[in-house]
Parts: sequence; structure tokens; C-alpha cells
Amino acid sequence: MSFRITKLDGIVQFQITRPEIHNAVNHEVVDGFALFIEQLAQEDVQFGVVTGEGDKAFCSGGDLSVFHSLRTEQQALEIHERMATLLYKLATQPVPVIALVNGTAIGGGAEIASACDYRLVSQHARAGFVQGTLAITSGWGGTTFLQLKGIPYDKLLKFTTEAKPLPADELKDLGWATSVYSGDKWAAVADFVKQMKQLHPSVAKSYKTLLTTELRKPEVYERVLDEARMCAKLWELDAHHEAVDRFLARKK
Ligand SMILES: CC[C@@H](C(=O)O)C(=O)SCCNC(=O)CCNC(=O)[C@H](O)C(C)(C)COP(=O)(O)OP(=O)(O)OC[C@H]1O[C@@H](n2cnc3c(N)ncnc32)[C@H](O)[C@@H]1OP(=O)(O)O
Repeated sequence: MSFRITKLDGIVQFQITRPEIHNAVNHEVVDGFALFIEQLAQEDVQFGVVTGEGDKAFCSGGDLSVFHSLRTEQQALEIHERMATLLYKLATQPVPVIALVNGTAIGGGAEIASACDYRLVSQHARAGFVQGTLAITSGWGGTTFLQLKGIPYDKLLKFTTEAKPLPADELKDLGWATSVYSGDKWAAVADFVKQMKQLHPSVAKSYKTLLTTELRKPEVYERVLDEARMCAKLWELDAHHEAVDRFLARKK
């Protein structure tokens, strides 16, 4: 199984369990995300947590060995639209979700974390929208989420266009990291939610609903789909397929 969902004390955790491949997203992980979002709707759930197994990686984005079989714009669009829709649902449903960025978060992995409400980032982690190195753009809504969550325009343009993972302190300066932790990742979550957990779950859900009013507008969902379309267009070009070929062949 490529993921694990557990529920403990009002917190539903979604963990990608593919540490050998830096927790890259395959079709099973996509299905797992859908299940996770369904579970957040249970009445007694107060927080959600998304993380990757092990201490090296949060998520390295789409599994290139799997998604490389998608050659055309239409084929790429199917997976991008599905992930973009799931992340839009995650961002707009009422339960606050913490991205526990325990290690590298790049490409689609950084987009997943960007759809969450909080990003707790390990001191040793790096994160970035590296899609540009593969001659594509973000395709799961990540850039739209970050702009609407208030990352300044010029900083966001540089972050996405440079396609370079940043260390934790720079992610904090950018406004991407909510906080930076060292030591045990679950202790970091427990510490972060300690004060909020003492209150009735409806408090956090109500504030998130209020603060995501803009995000829930239909035109925002349409823009997230535009982001998926933009990536799919670039996906079918030779420049992208050649860059992925180079990545997959680099150790052979
Ligand atoms: C598809 C959606 C799109 C989006 O819309 O956002 C994307 O997500 S595009 C994908 C973007 N992701 C990447 O480009 C990441 C590629 N991976 C890397 O750059 C590096 O692997 C790493 C994550 C920086 C880690 O480097 P390092 O510590 O040197 O480890 P290895 O490179 O040796 O990785 C171990 C193992 O894992 C495989 N791997 C890692 N990430 C992926 C991935 N995303 N897809 C497929 N395979 C991946 C890597 O190939 C190694 O495999 P082996 O060679 O078989 O050991």
C-alpha cells in the first residue's frame, strides 16, 4: 500500500508510504488523498495532517516513472485535473490541515503542502516548485493557492520561475513555512495544535470557513483548472519528455 490513513484523538493523518522513492505520488496515492478528504468530514475530526514516511522526504511530486507514460496533453490533463480538484477540495473543506514537511517537498509535493492550511517545516527540509526544470509548470493548483494565500506577487513569481528548492529559513522568509521545527515531527504537531485543541472543533472549522471565502468562489476553482490545463499543454512538448528521460536515465 502506498499510503496510510490513521485517526487518533480527533486528528486524521495521511502518510505517503513510499520512502524508497521519496514519497512520489502514484495512482494509489491519488486515490488515498480522496479517501483522506472524505474522512475529514467526520464530525469529531479537529485537524488533518499530511506527511511522508521516513525522515528524508515529504513528497517528491508525481512519480515520473509512472506518469511518463502519459504522452499527450489530454492524457496529462486527466491526472492534473484530478489532483487539482482534490487539492482544491482539501483547501476549501472546513477542517484545518497541517502539511508536516518532514523532508524534501518538491514539484507536486510542494503543491500538496501549499494546499494545506499550515506548513510545519523540518529544519533540514527543502521545498520548491521545481517543475520548471522539467519544462512544465505547476499543474495541481499550487501557484493559485499560494497567491490567494497572500505570498507577494514578485516573491511568488521568482519562487516558481527559478524552480529551485529553498532551505527552511528561506521558506519561512517567503511566508511558505508557518514554522520551522527540529527534532521529532509528531512532537512538533502536538506542540503546534496544543492550544487550539483545547477548544471545541467547531471554532477552528468556522474560522477556516470564514477565511477561505475567497478561495471557495467558483472562479477560483476555474483558475485552478486553468493551472492544470497550462501544465498539460507544456507536458506534451518534446522539451518535457526529454527532461524526464534525462532524469530517469541519470544513474544508468
Ligand atoms: C506530475 C506532476 C508535477 C506537478 O504538477 O507538480 C510534478 O510533480 S513533476 C515531478 C517533480 N519532481 C521531480 O522532478 C523530483 C525528481 N526527483 C529528484 O529530483 C530527486 O530524486 C530528489 C527528490 C531531489 C532526491 O534526490 P536524491 O536524494 O539524490 O535521491 P535519488 O534521486 O537517488 O532518489 C531515490 C530514488 O527515488 C527516485 N525518485 C525520486 N523522486 C522521484 C519522482 N518524483 N518520480 C520518480 N522517481 C523518483 C529516484 O529516481 C531514485 O530511484 P532509483 O534511481 O531507482 O534509486
